[in-house]
Amino acid sequence: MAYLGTKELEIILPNCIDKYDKSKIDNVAYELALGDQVYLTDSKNRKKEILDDKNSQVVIKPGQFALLLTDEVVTIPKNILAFISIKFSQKIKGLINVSGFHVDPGFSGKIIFSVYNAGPTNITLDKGSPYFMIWFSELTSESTPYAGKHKGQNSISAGNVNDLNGELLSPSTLLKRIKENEKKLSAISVIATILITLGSGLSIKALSDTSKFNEGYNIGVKEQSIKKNIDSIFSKPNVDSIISKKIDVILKEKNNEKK
Ligand SMILES: O=c1ccn([C@H]2C[C@H](O)[C@@H](COP(=O)(O)OP(=O)(O)OP(=O)(O)O)O2)c(=O)[nH]1
Repeated sequence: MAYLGTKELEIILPNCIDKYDKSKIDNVAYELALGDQVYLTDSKNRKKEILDDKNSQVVIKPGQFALLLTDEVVTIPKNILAFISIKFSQKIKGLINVSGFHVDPGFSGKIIFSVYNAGPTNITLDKGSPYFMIWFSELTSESTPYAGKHKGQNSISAGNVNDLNGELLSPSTLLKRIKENEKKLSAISVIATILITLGSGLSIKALSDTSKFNEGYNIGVKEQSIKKNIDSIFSKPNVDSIISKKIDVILKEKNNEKK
């Protein structure tokens, strides 16, 4: 098994790449471009995006997963095994090729790359730009041609999209949620501080009111007992009777004196 060099690539690739362009041979690799279909896991409507002249860019946010379809249909001869990868210029930003790295002998179709943005910033890709590479390696003998489920693939299927359904919590989404919760917590702690301050103020007032009440109550009780004593002194029946008796005695004496 030997990797094909530039000369061999120029010979076999016109039959292997539908939109063959000699200028896309990069040393011993051939550059593949981003086609017209992508699927982003943070897509709101859970549908793939169609790229065209008006909508020709895709933005993969940090922590997001995406499916990218190549522009070219690749047809691999039975005596060739091909290897695929993402170009270093995108890898250096943090774009990782999660999917497989080979194309089987006898495969024909567009390649779907499943990628993950492990970098700290958005990665923007343009339709038609070369982000992928493919190398060709000659086998020592012909292989049984590939006849699996990806044979003839030329789009991102509903099945591909469904396989990726479900909330993907990227590190940036988690960080956002943590920050939101921190904000909520600090608002709650401000409210709690205000309530505690108000509560303790009210408690202090209630305590002082209680002691004033007790003081007032005691004064009232004392006043009442003094009043009762005075009343009891002045309401004693013997005081009146003694006084009236004295008055009677004095009047009688006065009358006797007159007689
Ligand atoms: O990232 C990749 C890797 C592979 N392929 C294509 C080329 C390859 O020849 C074919 C099958 O690859 P593989 O055998 O790894 O996939 P599978 O899901 O196991 O398919 P199958 O059950 O048909 O073997 O899919 C892609 O489109 N993208």
